[in-house]
Amino acid sequence: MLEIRELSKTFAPDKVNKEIALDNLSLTLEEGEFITVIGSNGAGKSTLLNCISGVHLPDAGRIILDGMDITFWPEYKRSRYIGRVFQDPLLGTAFDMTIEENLAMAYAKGKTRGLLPGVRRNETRLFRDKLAELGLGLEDRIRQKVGFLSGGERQALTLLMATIVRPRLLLLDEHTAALDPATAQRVLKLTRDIVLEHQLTTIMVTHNMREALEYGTRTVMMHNGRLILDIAGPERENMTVEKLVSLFSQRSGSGIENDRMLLG
Ligand SMILES: Nc1ncnc2c1ncn2[C@@H]1O[C@H](COP(=O)(O)OP(=O)(O)OP(=O)(O)O)[C@@H](O)[C@H]1O
Repeated sequence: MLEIRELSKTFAPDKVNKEIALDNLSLTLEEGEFITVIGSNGAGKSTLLNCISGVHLPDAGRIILDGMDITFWPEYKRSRYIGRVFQDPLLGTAFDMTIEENLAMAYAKGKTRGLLPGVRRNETRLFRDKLAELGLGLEDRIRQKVGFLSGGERQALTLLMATIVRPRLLLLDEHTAALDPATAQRVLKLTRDIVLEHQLTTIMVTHNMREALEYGTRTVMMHNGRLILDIAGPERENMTVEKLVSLFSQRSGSGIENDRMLLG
């Protein structure tokens, strides 16, 4: 359902400090696959998600979603099919609008209903039910401005907003990295529940090797803009963090400089 063919992206190509962020990277996702992506600092993980969502255009290669060549589509057009949650809880929601208004905006995605839709009465019930499923009590705070929510509450809300209209593809870019460990675990479990409930095809970038193996159905590892490991099935089930560290060193030809991959 998602096919990334020989994707390349270099930043500042004419400068001495040019950065090859993606180097001829190919990756295919089947419907319903939940991939976790791990890699060293600057490996190109965010650039990959940015090219898929349309924040950056690649220099070469193709991105095919559901048979549509979206490589050069503008970001707003892709957002009808792609939901995204960022690392920063301040992104993804409008802090000066209420929870309900934020959800109405997300729910209106892809529908022609004006820029700032009001909330319809039958939608309030739906939003309350959906919020109740998060188990954070947000259904009782539906008229409160999002700016008053904690980081974890905002990430849970952003996750709900990204999935309230079922996306064809869900992109999660270290969406729990800025949260305290207990809240991060809670949001990760919510993520798993939502992905399973809607059978969403998902790419989750994480800096944490244990999480990369614990969540999802397949794990890929990136280094210098390339994929250096791609595991699923029994190979992944039998994988440990220690083995993953050793495979990273073997395949990348370097040790792990990024402590976050081991800690966290
Ligand atoms: N907008 C940009 N302008 C210039 N260089 C960029 C830009 N975005 C990313 N890069 C560079 O491209 C390379 C890949 O960056 P990217 O953010 O994709 O890596 P990452 O794997 O997400 O890293 P991290 O885990 O450290 O966030 C890095 O060398 C980075 O400095």
